[in-house]
Amino acid sequence: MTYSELSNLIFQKQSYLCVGLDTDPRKLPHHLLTEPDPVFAFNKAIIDATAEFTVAYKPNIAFYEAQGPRGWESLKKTLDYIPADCFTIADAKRGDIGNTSDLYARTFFDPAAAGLSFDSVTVAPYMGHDSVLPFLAYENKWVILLALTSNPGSADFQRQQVGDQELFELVMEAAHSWAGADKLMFVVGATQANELSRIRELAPDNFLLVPGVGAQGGSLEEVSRRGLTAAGGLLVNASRSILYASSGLDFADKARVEASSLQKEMAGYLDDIIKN
Ligand SMILES: O=C(O)c1cc(=O)[nH]c(=O)n1[C@@H]1O[C@H](COP(=O)(O)O)[C@@H](O)[C@H]1O
Repeated sequence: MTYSELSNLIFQKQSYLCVGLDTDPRKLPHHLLTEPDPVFAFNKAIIDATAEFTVAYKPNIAFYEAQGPRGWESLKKTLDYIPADCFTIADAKRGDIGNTSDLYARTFFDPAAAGLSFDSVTVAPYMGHDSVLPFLAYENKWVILLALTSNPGSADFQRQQVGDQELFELVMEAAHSWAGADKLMFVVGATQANELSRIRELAPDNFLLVPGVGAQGGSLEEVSRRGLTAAGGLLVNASRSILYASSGLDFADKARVEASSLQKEMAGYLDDIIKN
């Protein structure tokens, strides 16, 4: 999916919601446990319930890898089931020496390798340019680089002063020489909304993947007011608050209500962008 396709999708669907498919087998509703593939059955129901309100899906790979070969099978079926008009993110947070990154990139981008063809993958930047470039070698694929993450530990390194900048700012500045906004997004936690105006100065055109609304307490309003651009420019992720809105027979209905309520709020902020 290209930059303008993603931007158009956001204004068409009036949504920049990304649903995080962090599907924990221990949290599945009991009635799904007799399904041949309970994780896929759950994801399928969640996708059916939320696709109308959603522009992106982000399976967090940890939840699938932890299940061994069964997990990879559930992941592949889930990816194949995501509607073609939704952007897909492999939240894998990879990055290693060049030849190893090359294989990670093949895993998530080249269907001839592991049967997966995501639109994008999350990448950790701390091994530097040669650890990121192999992911950028694929046409029509995106790198989503960790910049300022949502967790308390983000202060340990990302907020440290390096010369006259904080480390995450250095990362963002360097990354601009690796790829343009047509292939490169940054992760900024919703819990870091105070920093979003500064981040927008560093990355005026890049899409930002913003996780941390819902269970982590980030404010959709603050993120939207500071992060939205004329192209949309945001993908705001919610995982647990949607997936586990109910643990009963009505889990998909409750997920739909959560996704719909986030989308309605987003439509209001997008409207303000169009009017201004
Ligand atoms: O890269 C991410 O998606 C990510 C970055 C970050 O800074 N914080 C963060 O929570 N995430 C991911 O976003 C999801 C958040 O899930 P919830 O807190 O349940 O909405 C998880 O899959 C996290 O791994």
